[in-house]
Amino acid sequence: MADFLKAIKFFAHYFKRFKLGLFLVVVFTVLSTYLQVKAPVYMGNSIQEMGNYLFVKLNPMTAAHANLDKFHHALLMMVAFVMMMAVSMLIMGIIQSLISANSVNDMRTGLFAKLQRMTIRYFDEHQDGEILARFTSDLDNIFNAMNQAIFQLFSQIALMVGIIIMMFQQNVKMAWITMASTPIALLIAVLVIVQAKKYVDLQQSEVGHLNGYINEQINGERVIITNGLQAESIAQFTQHNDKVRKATFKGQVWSGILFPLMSGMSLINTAVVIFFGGAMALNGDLSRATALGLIVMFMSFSQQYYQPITNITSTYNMLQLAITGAHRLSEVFEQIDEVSPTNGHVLTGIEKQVKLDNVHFGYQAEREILHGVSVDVNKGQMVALVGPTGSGKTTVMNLLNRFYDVDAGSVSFDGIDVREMDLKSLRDHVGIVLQDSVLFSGTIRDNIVFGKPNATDEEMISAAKQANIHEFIETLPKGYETTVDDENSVFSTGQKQLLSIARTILTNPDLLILDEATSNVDTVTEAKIQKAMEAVIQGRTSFVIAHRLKTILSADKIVVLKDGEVIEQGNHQELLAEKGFYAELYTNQMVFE
Ligand SMILES: Nc1ncnc2c1ncn2[C@@H]1O[C@H](COP(=O)(O)OP(=O)(O)OP(=O)(O)O)[C@@H](O)[C@H]1O
Repeated sequence: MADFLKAIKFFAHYFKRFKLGLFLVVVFTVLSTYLQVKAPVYMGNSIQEMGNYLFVKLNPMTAAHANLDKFHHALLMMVAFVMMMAVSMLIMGIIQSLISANSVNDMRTGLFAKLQRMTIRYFDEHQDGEILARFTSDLDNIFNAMNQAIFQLFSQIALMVGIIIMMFQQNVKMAWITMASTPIALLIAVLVIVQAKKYVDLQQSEVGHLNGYINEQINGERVIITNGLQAESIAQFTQHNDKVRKATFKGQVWSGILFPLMSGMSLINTAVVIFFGGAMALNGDLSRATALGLIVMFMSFSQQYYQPITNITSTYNMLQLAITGAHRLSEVFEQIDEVSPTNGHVLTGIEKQVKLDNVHFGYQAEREILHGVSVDVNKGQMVALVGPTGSGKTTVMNLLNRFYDVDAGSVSFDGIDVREMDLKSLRDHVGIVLQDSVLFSGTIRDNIVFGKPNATDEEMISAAKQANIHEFIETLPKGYETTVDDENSVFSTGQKQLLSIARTILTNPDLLILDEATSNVDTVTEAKIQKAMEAVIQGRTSFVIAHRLKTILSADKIVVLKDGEVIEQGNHQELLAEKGFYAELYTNQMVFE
């Protein structure tokens, strides 16, 4: 029920913009319903008039007075009503399609814009596939339901009400006879829907597991190939896939059963209507022509009467999927946005120092990761963060750029807490080179000028030269115009990081955060990265997460983190002299290199 209410709120929000369209849909729904339920009346009337005509015509006494005027009139009215109904439904269909396409478009745009406003926490806590599914299956389900079920739900309910009213207007007894089987039909519909829902829910959850498995296997393909585990991977896939097949089969059988069942019920009902109509004619309750007309009219009513029940029940799955989709999209929209303080301090540069003061932080409330970390760096100096894996180096970096907020203590630039700073100005002055550098689709040029689209060619090339990647780019046939997803120019991790360094150099940040690439870097590229890092760090306030201690020998300060605490601080010589954790780490690394 909560899902349902949330879905109503969600759709109401997106339909708000289409008030006129919705008003027209209501008008045309009422109109086409009226036309649809009135057409059988004229059908009945034309049969009745034909009957009357035949009785008069076949009687020699009255044959001369027989004429077909009334029959023609009734027939004409029937054709006119059916044609008007078709036109009205066509117009309604067009308006509905316009509303569906535009509102789904609004949802997609809104969703994407929402993602851009969201905190890093959301992206850290959700898998890419899960986020992507909001744009694909959830929006598709909503669109399909809007096109084929949501509007239809209203028009079908209107049709049912219209038919009931019309039937009682025409003949109360026949109306009760037509409706007598309703409780049985509803009971069957509810029973089938309950079963169908059970398996459709199961199908959705099994598809979720299957997608999760595929996602994981694609990400881990390297490990699978390395360990020769392809057969095992396929075997597990087959198990997941088989569960999906079974649930899909049962779901389809149960939801597919409804249509033939309801069609059968409708036919039986028509037979009952003919039987009772015939009985009324034979009993002499009604004239034969009237009874004949009534039978034809109620045959049509009977078929129409079952149409809404059949349509609503057979689109129930679609509605259910749309409700789930709306619920899942609402969940995204309810996520908190990244907040920038109103009238926050606009950072224009670093004058003195960047400081972490007694910072306590945990990603989850119950698990603190940093326990009172204090680090400061003076303008133009370089601080290196070292420590074992999981010690909290990346976490410190996340706090400097305000990806997350501290639980206690503070992060400040020239004494101003980052929480009081205008977020955009903070991010404008902080440059980050991530360990796993990201390249966006487009050319090498696009990727380097990403943060400064109006950069001149000279600026771009100068950045690439400082990042030690210019020579490599020149060896490519298309140089800076090479597209990064070109299969002939697959970039190594090191080359990607060099491009990323060039991108950062171009934005000329006041504070640089650099997470050194550790994996897949050959010694030549490693030397290039080191030179590029030196160039970018030169005279710039920087935090470097170093994995190779060689890189940071010249750092102004080395901060050793262990289990979320600073255990040593000083320059290389001082730390070696301390003969502590750093000295041991350094000696061990030098032995291996
Ligand atoms: N998004 C997150 N949500 C929850 N816990 C996290 C998250 N990111 C990191 N952690 C946890 O925080 C701790 C510190 O991780 P962090 O990435 O800062 O370490 P690190 O020193 O940078 O490690 P590495 O050298 O392996 O990159 C780890 O125990 C990790 O499990």
